[in-house]
This record gives sequence, C-alpha cells and structure tokens, in this order.
Amino acid sequence: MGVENGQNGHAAHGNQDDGSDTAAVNTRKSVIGLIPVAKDYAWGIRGMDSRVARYALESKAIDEVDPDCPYAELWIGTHPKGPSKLKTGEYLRDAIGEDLPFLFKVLSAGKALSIQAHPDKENAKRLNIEDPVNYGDANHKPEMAIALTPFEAMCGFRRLEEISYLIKKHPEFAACISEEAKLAVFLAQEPLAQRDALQKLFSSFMTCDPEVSSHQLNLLLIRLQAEQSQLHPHPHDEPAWERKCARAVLRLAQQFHGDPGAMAPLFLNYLLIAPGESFFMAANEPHAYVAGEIIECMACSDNVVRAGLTPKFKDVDNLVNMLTYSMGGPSIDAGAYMAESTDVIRYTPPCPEFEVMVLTIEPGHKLTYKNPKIPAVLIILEGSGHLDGKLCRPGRSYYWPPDADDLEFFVEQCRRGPMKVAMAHKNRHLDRPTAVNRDDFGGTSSHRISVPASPMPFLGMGGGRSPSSNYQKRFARDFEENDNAAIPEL
Ligand SMILES: O=P(O)(O)OC[C@H]1O[C@@H](O)[C@@H](O)[C@@H](O)[C@@H]1O
Repeated sequence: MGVENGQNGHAAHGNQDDGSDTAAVNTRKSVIGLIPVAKDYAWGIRGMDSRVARYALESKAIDEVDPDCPYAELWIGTHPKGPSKLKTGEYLRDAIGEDLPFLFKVLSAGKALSIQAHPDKENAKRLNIEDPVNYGDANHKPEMAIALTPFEAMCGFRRLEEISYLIKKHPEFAACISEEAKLAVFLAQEPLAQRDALQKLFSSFMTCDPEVSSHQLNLLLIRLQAEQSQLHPHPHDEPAWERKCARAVLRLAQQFHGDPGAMAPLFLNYLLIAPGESFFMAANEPHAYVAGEIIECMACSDNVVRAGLTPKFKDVDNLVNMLTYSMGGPSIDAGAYMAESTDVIRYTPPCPEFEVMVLTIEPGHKLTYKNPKIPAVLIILEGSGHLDGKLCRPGRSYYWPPDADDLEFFVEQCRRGPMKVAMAHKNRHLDRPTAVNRDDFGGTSSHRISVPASPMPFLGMGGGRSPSSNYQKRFARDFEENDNAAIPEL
C-alpha cells in the first residue's frame, strides 16, 4: 500500500520554511531539500514567463531571473553535466552512493527544439566511442513527457499514405525528394517495403542540396502565406489537419529562417497533448517538441542526435541510419490511478529506469505516502502546502532517502487550490506500464485523412487513448483559431 489519505488532517510537525531536514526539530527522518541545475538553450522561454526560471529561483538553482535568458530545462538527478546538490551541501550522487538511473526534468519550450532522436544502448555505446565530445554518454535515453500546459510536439513519422498525399499536395516538398524515393513511397504496400520507402524519403530529404531545399522552402512559404492571407484561398473542404500542418510549417520557418527542417510537419505527426497527458518516446524515434511546458523523465543520458531546427551540432548520417522507420504517433497516456488512491496517478513507461507519480492534495486534505524504499526525488508543481510539516511552494524539490519515514502531505482548508507534486523513482510497475513502446506499425496518427489508409489499430494499454479523442477535440478549436489561446495548466 503506497498512500493513505483523509480530510481535515493536521500537519504533524513544525512549520519550517527552509527545505532542510527536519531531524533537528523532530525525530522523523524526512526529505532533504535539493538544488537542481537550470539550463538555458535557445528554445527556452525567456525570463519569469518560464516555469523553469520560476522553479529554479524558488529552489535556489539560480539567484535571480534574467528577463532575456531563455530558461529551457531544470535537471534533477546525478548526471555529470548537471548534478543536483542537497541543501546540506553534499552532491545527491554522494548521498545515494551511486548514480540515479534516471534524470528528471522540467522543460519550458518557447520555440521548437531540434528534429532529433535518442540512440538505443548499442548506438549510444558506438557514438560515445566514435565521438565522445558530442555523445558524452554510453547510455540510451528513452524518455517520457507529461504535459503541464497544452503541449505541441512532432512525434514519430506520419503514415506513408499521409506522406504520399502531402508529397502530391506540396510540389515544393516533392522537389526536395529524389524520384527513386518518391516512387518507393507511392508503390510500397507491405510493412517492410513501407519502412524502406520511408527511410529513402527521409534520407533523400535530409541530404537534399541545400540550395534546392532552401529555394523550394521559399516557394512553399510564399504559396502557403498567400493561401493564409486569402489571396489564393484554400478550398472550403480542406480538412483542419491540413491547415494546421501548413500553419506549423509557416511558424517553424519563422523561427528558423531558411531551415528546410521547417517542412518536418509534412512527414512527422503533429500532436497537441493536454495537461496531465503523457507520451513515451522510445529510442530511435524521431521527434521535435514545438511549444509548451512538460515534466520529463528519461534514462540518465544527454545523448541527442539532431538533424535540423537547431543551432546545435547536427549529425544527419547517424540519425538517418539509426531510426526504426515505424509509423504513427506515440500513444497518448493519461496515466493510471494507484490502486490505493485517486490522489496519485502513476505514469509508467516500458523501461526499467524510471516512473513518475503525480500527487494531488486538495485543500483540507492530507495524504500519507509510503516510502518506496528506493531513492526518489520530488518537485512541487503547483499549490502550497506542507510536507512533513515543512512549508512547500511550487518549484521546491527534494530527495527522499529510502530509509526515511513515510511522507505526510497536508494542504490547509483555506488554500484556493490543490498542491500538485511530481515524484520520480526507479520503475516498480514495469509489468504494468501505462505508456506503451511503439515497436511496430500501429501507433496512432495525429488525425484521420481522407485518403485510403490501412487500419490504424491503437496500441493503448492502461489509461492510454488515441490523440484524436476527447482533449484533441476539446482543444483543437482554440489551437486552430488562435495559436496563443490561453493556456490552462495541469
Ligand atoms: O538538442 P535540443 O534541441 O536542445 O533538445 C534537447 C532536449 O530534447 C528533448 O526532446 C529531450 O530529450 C530533452 O531531454 C533534451 O534535453
């Protein structure tokens, strides 16, 4: 049994506000305040608009927020490029005695991240030997994202039928792909032939003569802009997903002038993930996050193989060679309630290194969470309350030693909203994942298209469901009509 909850509970201990161990004032062994590491990358959100900046300030990872700095990632873990420290001054790694198998992050994306994939273990070892400067880790990096705001992301290849349709629809895109690759795409029927065709297409697009691709990108942008501004209005019956796709190309091109990677929405699924929903990116699957804020957990590695939409190091050859070329987006997973309590949702990926729990403590409620007896880290996502008597605020993070006591959360009745806490530790439910590994054809597609398509079985398990379900419909209108629609948070 992991949790006990109840109403009108009382904080068991004194109200310290320093995030430090409570040993001095009571005999309970509790969490220890933790100082994460903040990273600024070009795609981050600037200044206090960035959750990463706000959390970093609260957790003392930074002393002040620079309004011009793009705060992108907050790292909680033992990775050597961003090792967390405890408030006692000790490194987290030294306190645990070994590395955590996972890295826990918060991401604030104001513009698109690179078109990328993370290597599997075999590729990671090879890349680390061949190019240790750009690939510092010999470990794989499967990752799971949980949206804190509506989150836009390109994940996985579109189905070949869709790509073939988009090649015919956009001659400028077609001009960046070799005749041989196009023929393969148009003719492929069987799964293996489809994968082969997809590899040909991706490789051909990525290695297209830059003069040709930037000229074609310009032509495409001129045409799409004219259609947007109604000079050449699109047909009335043009499906919403096609308009969304065109808008995404225009937006990416604005962010990365002259980069043909802006055409990525024509071959990658473009998804909108609702707050509280998650998706799992297995190794060797292409993706590019576009905008929004997430928590992310991954195996402890920082290896990214990139091909475009980035000022960072690109490695097209390795990316082309390592992808699985399976098709369809990842399944979207709403997590699963822990059997004991609806106050705790677990997000469990199909990899042993990590899982994430999101706890919600309503005003006037308390929640006791049993120590999982393995090293765990926590971050307060929103709301204020008490953790073993310590006052908690959004952004504070903690290490929970395996030999500490159970944790007692309490939120006073007078608070206006619940306190939400995210916790990561090694995967204890590997046999019952809520997220699925997309290891074959049959993932979901970002939409249904009106061209003949093969059946698209949905591989969801646990709380998984198709991205075309409820929330997609709920948010689609805002998303369509106003890219800057007010963003509800988790
Ligand atoms: O290489 P860039 O574009 O900065 O993106 C790097 C980031 O990509 C995301 O998909 C995640 O994997 C993050 O953990 C990673 O740090």
